Amino acid sequence: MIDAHELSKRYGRRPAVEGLSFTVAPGQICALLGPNGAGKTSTMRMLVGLSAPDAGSARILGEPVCLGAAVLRRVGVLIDGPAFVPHLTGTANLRLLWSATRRAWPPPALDDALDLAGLGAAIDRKVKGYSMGMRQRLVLAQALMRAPDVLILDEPANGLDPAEVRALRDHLATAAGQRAAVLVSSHQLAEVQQLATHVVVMHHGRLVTAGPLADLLRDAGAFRVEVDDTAAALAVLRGMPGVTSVAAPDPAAGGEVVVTAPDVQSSDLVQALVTAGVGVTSARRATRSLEDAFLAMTQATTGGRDDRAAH
Ligand SMILES: Nc1ncnc2c1ncn2[C@@H]1O[C@H](COP(=O)(O)OP(=O)(O)OP(=O)(O)O)[C@@H](O)[C@H]1O
Repeated sequence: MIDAHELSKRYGRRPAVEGLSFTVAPGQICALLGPNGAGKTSTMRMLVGLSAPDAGSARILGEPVCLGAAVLRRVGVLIDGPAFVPHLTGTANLRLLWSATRRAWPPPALDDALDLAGLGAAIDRKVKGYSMGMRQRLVLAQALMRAPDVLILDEPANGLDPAEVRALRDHLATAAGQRAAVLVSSHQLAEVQQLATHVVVMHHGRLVTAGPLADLLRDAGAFRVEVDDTAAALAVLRGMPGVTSVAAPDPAAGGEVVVTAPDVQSSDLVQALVTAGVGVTSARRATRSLEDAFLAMTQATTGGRDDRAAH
């Protein structure tokens, strides 16, 4: 379990995080989202004891977090990337980082982590010759090799190619399947939509929303209904109490109407249509993309692109 409670952080007079609370339970993959400068990295740094909150508290697996806290041995962390020693090999760097845990080499999930890193023979070459993507994969290997109960990863897909992104997604899903609590920040919303079970959206350091991804994607009160006669369906639904709008997005393609009716059950819509002689193939809740949901939430509260300028 990851527990952020009323976390606040200022840099000078400027607040970076303000009263932020959320939890990530075992088995959840939670995406921490927000525009540039929203406070995601600052939040993650507080969650793993790399910086002390000005107010509020962070707990991991029920234990309070501070720099060097024993519970952090159970956390795989990717924030800013560790400083690799360039003239040492990939393996030697992993051993060096592992030695800080004072546990015997090899770490429990070394083979899986190396599989994901996919560095092959390059793992025994000096890190100074690694490409950016290779370094990122080594960073991931160090976070994952300890078979952590908690993963906190700041933009882990940076510098990875599509196959590597997919391998990372599979690996995180496996970790969550084994009851790890996973917190991942990202700007890749299409990727997040495939990966996350939950989302925390922040903006200007504050919480905008937190909850299951499916709830965020549900377009409140909207249904998509497939019918055999669009014109007749529009006429029936327009006359129905509780229906606030009806549209046929693409009449040429035929078949589908989008109905907004927050207080009406889909079964009532179907019954009204069928009673009027309109054939109904399916009726389902409308969803929107994570990108649409994210932009609607963050642009509604933004004062423009000041975050980017300030960053
Ligand atoms: N060490 C620091 N000193 C001063 N200001 C900082 C420091 N770290 C972050 N900030 C400021 O705090 C705010 C939040 O930054 P943070 O890096 O947490 O945001 P972020 O959401 O991770 O952004 P990005 O998506 O660009 O990585 C920004 O205004 C940033 O400029």
